[in-house]
Amino acid sequence: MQIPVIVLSGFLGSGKTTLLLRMLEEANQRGLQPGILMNELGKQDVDGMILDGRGGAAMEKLLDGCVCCSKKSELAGSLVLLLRKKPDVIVIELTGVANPEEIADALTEPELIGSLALRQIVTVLDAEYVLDYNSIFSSDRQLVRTLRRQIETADRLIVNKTDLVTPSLLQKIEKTVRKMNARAPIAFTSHSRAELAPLFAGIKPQTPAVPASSALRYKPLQVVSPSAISKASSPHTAGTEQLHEHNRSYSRVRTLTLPGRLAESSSQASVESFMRRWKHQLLRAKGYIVFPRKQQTYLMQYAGKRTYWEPAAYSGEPYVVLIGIDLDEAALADAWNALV
Ligand SMILES: Nc1nc2c(ncn2[C@@H]2O[C@H](COP(=O)(O)OP(=O)(O)OP(=O)(O)O)[C@@H](O)[C@H]2O)c(=O)[nH]1
Repeated sequence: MQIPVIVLSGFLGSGKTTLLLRMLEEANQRGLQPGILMNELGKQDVDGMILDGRGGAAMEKLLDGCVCCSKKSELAGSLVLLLRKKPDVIVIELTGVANPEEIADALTEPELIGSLALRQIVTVLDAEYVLDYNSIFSSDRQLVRTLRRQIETADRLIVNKTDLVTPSLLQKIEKTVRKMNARAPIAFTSHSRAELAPLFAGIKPQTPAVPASSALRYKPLQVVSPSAISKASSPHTAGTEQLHEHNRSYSRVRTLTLPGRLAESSSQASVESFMRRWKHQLLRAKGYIVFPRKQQTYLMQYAGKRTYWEPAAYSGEPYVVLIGIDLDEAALADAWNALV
């Protein structure tokens, strides 16, 4: 029996976790028991906490690295653990800098190939920034290439955050994305409100999942067969050279974890001003922040140069994870310490 796997890819902050939450609701309505594999670049697991608070899905977490590179060897083990929990479908949420084709490759490892069938790679795009990636990251060719591969290898594309852009920009995005991927259906969404039925169609509770051969009907890009693994030219296979290049690109993406309990004098405005000040280095920031005067913990998310706040029930030690390319960690920590 092969369990279908849905891979969620997309740049940092594009709306993957928001989509995952919707997928959990959909799975719940269909009586399906989902298994989630979360991969986060930071040591702290903000997305996992958000999910923990919203549903009882079986979950495995791979923190502090990307399953494409430093955590690749742990991916199979985590999936095996997840399989023991007998999910009807597995959703893997990748880090924003992961190349999904590497996951397709990893699913073909001997301990997994008979148990899992790649069903779809879904890539979520941030409508506000997707056309700017080439210029924003011009100094990091490998990151630009990874972001391009996220689009090219997707079976389904979701252009999210449409509420933040004009209809004419959406047309431009569609034209550009179509040149990179002519096959995947494109959905335009706000807050990842996508039609999810096609993702779950045919998946039944406790019944044999779609075998690899018919899964191909859903996904134009195929699970790599063992014989294809050796062919570096396969679209889903990363040859040693490609992997090496990706590793180099990943190594420039850094995370920094800082305390989230702020000083009396600090406010949401001071945090937002910190984010503005460091916007050229920061790709993303998230974490739990406590303002002593408010006696309330907030989930803070900085994505696409915007800062979002919402009250949170988190009761652990507050912290913030900063993610960026070539972070000046000492300078950032110093500046943050002024708020703590
Ligand atoms: N305005 C707006 N905000 C959105 C939309 N979708 C998601 N967000 C917000 O954007 C932030 C990032 O969304 P996530 O779903 O966490 O993004 P992600 O891709 O999982 O982020 P990473 O885990 O860092 O890769 C959150 O604060 C969301 O509430 C949208 O369509 N419009």
